[in-house]
Amino acid sequence: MNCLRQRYGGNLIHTYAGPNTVVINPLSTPSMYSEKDMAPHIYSVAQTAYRNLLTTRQDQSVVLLGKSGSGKTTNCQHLVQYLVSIAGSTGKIFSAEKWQAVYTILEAFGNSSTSMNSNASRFSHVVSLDFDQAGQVSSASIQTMLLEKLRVSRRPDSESTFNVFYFLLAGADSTLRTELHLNHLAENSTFGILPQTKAEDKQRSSQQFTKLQAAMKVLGFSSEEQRALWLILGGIYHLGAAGATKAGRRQFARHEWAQKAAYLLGCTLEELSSSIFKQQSKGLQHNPTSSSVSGSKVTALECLEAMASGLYSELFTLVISLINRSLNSSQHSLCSLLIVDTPGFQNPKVSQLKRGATFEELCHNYTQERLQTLFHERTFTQELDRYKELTISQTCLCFLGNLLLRGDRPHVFLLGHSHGTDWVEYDAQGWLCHAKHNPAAQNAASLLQDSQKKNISALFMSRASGATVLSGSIAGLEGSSQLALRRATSMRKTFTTGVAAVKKKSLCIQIKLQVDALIDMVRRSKVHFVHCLLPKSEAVTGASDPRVSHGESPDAGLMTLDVGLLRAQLRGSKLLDALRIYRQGYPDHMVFSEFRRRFDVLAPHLTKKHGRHYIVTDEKRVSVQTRGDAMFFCCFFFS
Ligand SMILES: Nc1ncnc2c1ncn2[C@@H]1O[C@H](COP(=O)(O)OP(=O)(O)OP(=O)(O)O)[C@@H](O)[C@H]1O
Repeated sequence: MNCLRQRYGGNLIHTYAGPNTVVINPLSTPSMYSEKDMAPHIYSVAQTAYRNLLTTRQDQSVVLLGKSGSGKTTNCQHLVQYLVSIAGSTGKIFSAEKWQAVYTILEAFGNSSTSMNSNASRFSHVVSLDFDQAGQVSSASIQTMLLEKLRVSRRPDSESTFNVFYFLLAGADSTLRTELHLNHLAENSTFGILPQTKAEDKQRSSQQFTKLQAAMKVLGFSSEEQRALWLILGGIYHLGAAGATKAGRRQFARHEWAQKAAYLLGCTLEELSSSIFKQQSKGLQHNPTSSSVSGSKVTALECLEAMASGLYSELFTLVISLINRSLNSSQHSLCSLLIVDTPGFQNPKVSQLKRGATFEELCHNYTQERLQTLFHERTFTQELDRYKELTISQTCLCFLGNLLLRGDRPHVFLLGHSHGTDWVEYDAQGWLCHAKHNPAAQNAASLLQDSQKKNISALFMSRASGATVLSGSIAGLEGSSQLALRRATSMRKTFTTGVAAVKKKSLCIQIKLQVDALIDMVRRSKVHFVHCLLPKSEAVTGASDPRVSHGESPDAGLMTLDVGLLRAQLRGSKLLDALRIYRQGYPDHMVFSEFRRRFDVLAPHLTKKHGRHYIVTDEKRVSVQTRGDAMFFCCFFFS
């Protein structure tokens, strides 16, 4: 704690904790990203992973852990930028400008303002960089999952929808405005998508819209493709303005707005209305098991929300596909480096809110928990097993599991995340209804494929094969390179085996499978963990303007650190236990075959002498003689 406080006070936000790296959000814009070889630094994490990749030819991953607003996405961007700049790319197909453009687009379509972070990621993503024999990036792609698509129509009070809606409403020029029928905006929106009121917010959003258009150009989105995206966003906006009846027959509340939505999406009002309210999946009309059975219980508003989230999910998948089109190449690659960034731990209490946490927040917390479990597996379980083999004495480490408590009100329960250091109160009211399968969400895809607007239908027809999206949840599986195909196959396998094959339609199983697929992908690689920490809760509540308080004087950060909050995060991450265990054994080690591969060039006569005895099939049974020679290698190497 003392070490972290001292360093933070001295503007040193990075600290090593054994093989792991800790980064405390500086809440300012430090000028430490101009140098290339600072340690400890986020760049040195990238350097280590890259060096390991080159020397072992094994896949590497960097996993970022921490609370919402602690700086995961910012560090992820620094990692990618650094790797691309040091490794270079085959034929110079990747540039820093391209990656900047990727993040501009991802932040527009996948981020929004929440109670914990004014620009919070609302989806999980993996950046996959594939490297060739020479260590250059030969292909790249992004896989996304767990998009919080319902946010487009419903979210907690005081939170906003996806950034891109505000950018479009503020930044569209007069031609686009007329085309999207945005000259007269609705006074009400069932989805709460309303233009910003403050002039400075509007100006910022308008600038962001220009930046977004420029980014799309950099990544080769054609003007027709961009137009298709704006039409769908416009359609969703007008659906919100149309609203739905509260009682009686399920239908639109304001038909004139629904008419505009239908026009923008390229269908008739009747087609739109039946896709939303009829409660039958298109193409399944004759199927007696179609979900119309539960239709009577579903409200018109739920149907409308399902359509809006279905449309947004399709749109998001398309955007990822277009991004990957400009990053992918079929050049031969040997191994990959994955960078995993997911929304951080959410707890409304940290932002001093009275409401309980939502189902979507539970999903993000679940993903963080699973990544933390991976950290434990790698840091404790595997290490302790190794220590046992080496007969190194260990102090017993006891871990608490997650704790679940029933709340004092109906529908409320408490979960003690991060080993009981972060208690989150969940309000489960309406969750069952929300988890119900609604055919309107599925109909969104067919509505776009059958659109009369050629630019929309062309884009979605070519993606109808399902090659780019898995069960409507994991996007970005395209790519013809061997490594891209391997990734896609591994993810598909998760969705088609065991209970997955049977219960694929259940929302909760879907979420679990997406996280399973993410963890499976990472598990095969050597993982490097970066723990991002929040320095104080005002950073998320916005009670003060934290961005100016740190760095003014060397002591300013030291004074303003919230020690209790930092201590809870350290305890929750088990970093101190990890350090203790790290000190008990041999922290840096390599298996014999790897050792030999790297160093036998120093003593080729030994390789000759032992011949095939040097091919070790069981690492634990390396002969005494061979071990002796290994010692010889060591002496030779270090002398
Ligand atoms: N190393 C850093 N340098 C400068 N600013 C930072 C750094 N880390 C975080 N920040 C600032 O902190 C804020 C939150 O960071 P970021 O969005 O990366 O958090 P996050 O952990 O990804 O949050 P979420 O999980 O909600 O997506 C941003 O405004 C960002 O500019």
